[in-house]
Amino acid sequence: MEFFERVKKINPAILEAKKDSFSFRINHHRATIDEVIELLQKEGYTPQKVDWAEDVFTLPIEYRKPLVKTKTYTKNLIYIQNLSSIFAAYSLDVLPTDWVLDLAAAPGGKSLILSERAQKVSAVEPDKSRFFRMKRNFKEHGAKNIQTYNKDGRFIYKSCPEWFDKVFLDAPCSSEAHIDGEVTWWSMRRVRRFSKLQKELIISAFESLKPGGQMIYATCTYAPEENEEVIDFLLQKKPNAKVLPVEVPFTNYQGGITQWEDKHFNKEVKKCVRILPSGTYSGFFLALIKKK
Ligand SMILES: C[S@@+](CC[C@H](N)C(=O)[O-])C[C@H]1O[C@@H](n2cnc3c(N)ncnc32)[C@H](O)[C@@H]1O
Repeated sequence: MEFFERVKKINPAILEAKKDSFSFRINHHRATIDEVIELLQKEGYTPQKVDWAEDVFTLPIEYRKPLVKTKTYTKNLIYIQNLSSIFAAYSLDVLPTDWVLDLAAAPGGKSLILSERAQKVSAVEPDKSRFFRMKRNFKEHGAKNIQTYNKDGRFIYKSCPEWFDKVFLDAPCSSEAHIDGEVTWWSMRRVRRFSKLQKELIISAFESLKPGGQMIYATCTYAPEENEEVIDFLLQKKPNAKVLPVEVPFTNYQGGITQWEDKHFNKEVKKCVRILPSGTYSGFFLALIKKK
């Protein structure tokens, strides 16, 4: 099958990965780290802290079902989220005075992280039902500094040019990292359709960013057409865009690739990070971009 052949070419280890644990982070809008850990210990859990963040923990996968029945979870004191997603959001250096745009935001997991660090967050989501689910999510988790917009991210830059200190674009993608076993919905046509949308979104994200600001482009897919090719497109269109290196505190990742089939990308894309699935980490791609 074409999908597996393509992924093997990027890195054969991707197809051998096994998920053995899951992760969650503390919801700082509702509780402190100590309060949550004490409560969880009383409820019979001993979560392991990850070594790159004070407020991110893992548990073996079999604890996921019982954990969602605990008070800690039902009172929204924690947020279950994949380590790769958390790492991507933590890679944006958000300051307490920052106004952050989350351009493709539902269900809102990354906006919640950004809202704990920024002065305010503007979260954009065009899909009506996902938009209302996201609003509920923000309310339940006590985030009061997020404004929500039921809009198409491709056009946001027109009403908000150079408004935001930081931008996060967790782009809609072909979600190859979530293909588990049988491939039913993958096609090259779908990959190309997302690539086109992502190119429009990354331009909108970049245009919305203040000069001197930084943004993250991320996907949960492996396809170079949706990753390196999108970054290469931005570099071609916007000479004031620069890819910055990301410090990665774990080993299951590789830099961006500069050649795919007959395409050659700008060498700068080597600074992008493709997280390889392993243990608690799902497959993910991220690029940190600065606007000069
Ligand atoms: C990968 S998900 C975002 C996940 C989210 N950042 C989180 O951490 O919870 C991508 C989102 O982009 C939305 N989307 C699709 N087309 C879009 C567009 N044109 N503009 C903005 N968002 C779009 C999808 O509906 C989906 O909710």
